[in-house]
Amino acid sequence: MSCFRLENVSYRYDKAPVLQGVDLSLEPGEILGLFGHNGAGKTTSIKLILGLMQPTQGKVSVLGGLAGDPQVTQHIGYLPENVMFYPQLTGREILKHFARLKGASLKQVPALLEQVGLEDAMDARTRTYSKGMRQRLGLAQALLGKPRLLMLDEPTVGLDPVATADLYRLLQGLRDEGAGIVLCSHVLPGVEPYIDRAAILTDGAVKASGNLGSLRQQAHMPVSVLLTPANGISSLEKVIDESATTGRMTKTGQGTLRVDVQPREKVALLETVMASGEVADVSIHQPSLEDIYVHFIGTGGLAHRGGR
Ligand SMILES: Nc1ncnc2c1ncn2[C@@H]1O[C@H](COP(=O)(O)OP(=O)(O)OP(=O)(O)O)[C@@H](O)[C@H]1O
Repeated sequence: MSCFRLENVSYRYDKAPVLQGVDLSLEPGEILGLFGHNGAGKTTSIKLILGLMQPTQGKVSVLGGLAGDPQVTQHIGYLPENVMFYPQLTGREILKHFARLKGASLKQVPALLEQVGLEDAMDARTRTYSKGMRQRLGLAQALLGKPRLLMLDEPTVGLDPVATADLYRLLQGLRDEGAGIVLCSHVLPGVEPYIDRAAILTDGAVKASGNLGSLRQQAHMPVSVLLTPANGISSLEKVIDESATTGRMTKTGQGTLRVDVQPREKVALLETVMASGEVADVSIHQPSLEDIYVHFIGTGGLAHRGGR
C-alpha cells in the first residue's frame, strides 16, 4: 500500500491554477525529496495529502484511504514550514499537549525529546528556545505516535550543519523501519546522500522525478572530466582536439583542463587521453542534485517569485 498517491491532481486557489496534472507517489521505506522554487506548489501538495483541501481535479489517496479521514490522519506526522509554540509552556508540556490531541501515548514524550536533542531543555519555557530548538521540538511533535507517513516542510531551517546531519540520519532510521518520508526543501546542499528519490516541481507540475541516476539520464547533462597534464597543457589540448570527442574543453585556471562530455563519450575520451601519456591525474564530476535542479528549474531565480 502506497503512503500516498496523487493521480492527475490539479488545484486552483480562486482563479489561479497552482497544481496541474500532478502524478506523484511515495512508498513505505522511501525518502522522497520534493524540491521546487518559491510558489512551485510544494506546500499545496502537502495540504492536499493532509486532506486540508480537496483537489479541483484528480485523486489523492493516502495510506490506502482518503486524505483527511481521521483514521488515516492519525498515522501522519507533519512538520509545517513555520513552527510556533505557546511561549509560556515548556517543551515537555507542549509535546504532551500534542500527544493528547493526536491520541498518542504520553510515555514517549521524554524519549522523543531526547531523540531530537532537547533532553537538557525539555523543562525550559519555549520562549527561551533558539530557532533551531523550536525546529527540533516541531520535529518531535511530527514524530509522535510513530507515523507511517512523515511530511517535513523545510525541516532543516534553523538547524546547524551537525543538527542537520543528525536529522537526516534520524530520518534514515525511520525510513529503514518502514516509514515513508517527504522532505520539502529549497536547501539542496547535503541532502543528496539521504534521499532515495527526488521530484522537481516547477510552476505546479512535476518536471522530473526519480533517483539521482535516473534524473541525470533525464537531464542529459554532461559529465566533467578534469585532466591534469603530465607534460604541458598545450600537448594535452592537442590530444583532445584530435580525439573523436564532441565535448567542450576549457582551461580551469589551475593548470588543468576540463572537458564536458556526454556520458556515452566519457570512456572513449578517457581511453584516448590515458593512451597518449599526456595525463598525470584525472577526476570525474557527475552533475550534482543542485546542478540537476538548476537544469530543470532554469536559472530564473527571482523570476519565480511565488505568485503568478
Ligand atoms: N491561500 C492562498 N490563496 C491564494 N493563493 C495561494 C494561497 N496559498 C498559496 N497560494 C499560491 O499558490 C502557489 C503555490 O504556493 P505553495 O505555498 O504551494 O508553494 P511552495 O512551493 O510551498 O512555495 P515556498 O517554497 O515559497 O513555500 C503560489 O503561487 C502561491 O502564491
